Amino acid sequence: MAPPLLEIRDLHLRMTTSDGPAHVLNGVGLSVARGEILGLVGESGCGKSLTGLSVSRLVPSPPAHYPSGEIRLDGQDLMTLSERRMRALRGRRIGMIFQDPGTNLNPTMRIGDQLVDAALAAGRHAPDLLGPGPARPAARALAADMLERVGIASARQRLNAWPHEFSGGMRQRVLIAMALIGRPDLLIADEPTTALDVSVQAQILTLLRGMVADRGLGVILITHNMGVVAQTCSHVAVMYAGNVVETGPVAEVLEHPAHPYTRALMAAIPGRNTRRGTLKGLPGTVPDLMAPPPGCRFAPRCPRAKAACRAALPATRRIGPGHEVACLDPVAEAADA
Ligand SMILES: Nc1ncnc2c1ncn2[C@@H]1O[C@H](COP(=O)(O)OP(=O)(O)OP(=O)(O)O)[C@@H](O)[C@H]1O
Repeated sequence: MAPPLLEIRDLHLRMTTSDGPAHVLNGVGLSVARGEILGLVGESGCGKSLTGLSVSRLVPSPPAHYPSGEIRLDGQDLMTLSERRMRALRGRRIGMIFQDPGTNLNPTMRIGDQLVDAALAAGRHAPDLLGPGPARPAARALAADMLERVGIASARQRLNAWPHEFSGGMRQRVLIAMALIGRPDLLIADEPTTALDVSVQAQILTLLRGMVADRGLGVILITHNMGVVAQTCSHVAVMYAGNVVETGPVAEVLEHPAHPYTRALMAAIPGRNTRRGTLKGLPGTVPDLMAPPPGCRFAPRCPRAKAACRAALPATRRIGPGHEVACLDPVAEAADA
C-alpha cells in the first residue's frame, strides 16, 4: 500500500528557554492523505503551529531540539534532509499560509511581482512548472492564472496592484495563490481566516475546499474553531499540550467524541471561546510545559482520570472507522445518552 502523503510519527520537540527545556511536542502522530483536509484543533499553546512549522522544518534550532520522531512526505523522512533539500521542497511540494496577510505580503512590492517571484522560485526546482521558454513571462502568465483561480477579477490588470490596494480578504486570496503557485502536494494553512470577518472567512474556506477537490492536495488546516472544522475538514486531529489525543473522520469524531478533552472542546463551540483561558465545564488550565505532568497530560483536568492515567502516556487505540483515541477510558457511546 502507498504511504500517506504526510505521516508524522512520535514527534518530540523541546524548546530551549532560559528556564530550561519546554516539552512542547510529546510524541505527536498524525497522517494526511491526498484530497484530505485535516483540521488540527486545540486550545492556544497546545502545539498546533509548532507541528505545522516542524513539517516545513521552519522552527529555528536552537531553540528547537527534536529528540526523536519522523515526518514522512510520500514516505521520505524530512527530518533527515539537508537544509538545501528542504528549501527545494518548500513552496514546491509544501505550500504554507499563515494567519495575518498583513505581515506575509511585502508592502513595497506589487502583487504580481510577489507571485512571479514565488513561481520562479518553485520553477527552479520543477522545470515543468514554467515550461521550456523564457521563465519570467511564463511565471507572469501563471501568476495571472492563479489570481483568477482564487477569484480575483481582472487578474491580469490586478497584477500591478500594491498590497494596500487590496482588502484583507483579497490579500488572503493572494497568499493562497502564492502558496499554491508551485503546485504543492501538501498545504499547511495556519489559522488562514482568523483575521477575516465571517463572510470572507466562509468564501476563503469554500475556495480552499474547491482547490483541494481540483488538485487533490492534502491540507493541514490549523484552527481553534471547531465550527470551521465541521464546515471545511474531512478529518480532524485534536491536540492537547503537545499530544494528539483523538483523530478521525470529522463526522465520526464530532458525532462520537471519545476523549474527555474533545468533548470539552465541543461543549465550548457555542461560545467559540476555545482560544484563551478555561473551557466551559472543564476545571483547570493547560499544564506548564516546563514541568508537564507524567502520564496523560490531560489527567489533572480529566473527570475520568484514574491512577493508571498518571503513570504512563496512554497508547492510541482504534475505536471506529479511522477513529483513534489516546485514552485509557474513552467515553463510550452508551454513556452519551
Ligand atoms: N521559542 C519558544 N520557546 C519556548 N517555548 C515556545 C517557543 N515557541 C512556542 N513555545 C511554546 O510552545 C507551545 C506550543 O506553541 P504553538 O504556537 O505551537 O501553540 P498553538 O497551539 O499553535 O497556539 P495558538 O493557537 O495560540 O497559535 C506553547 O506553550 C508556547 O508557549
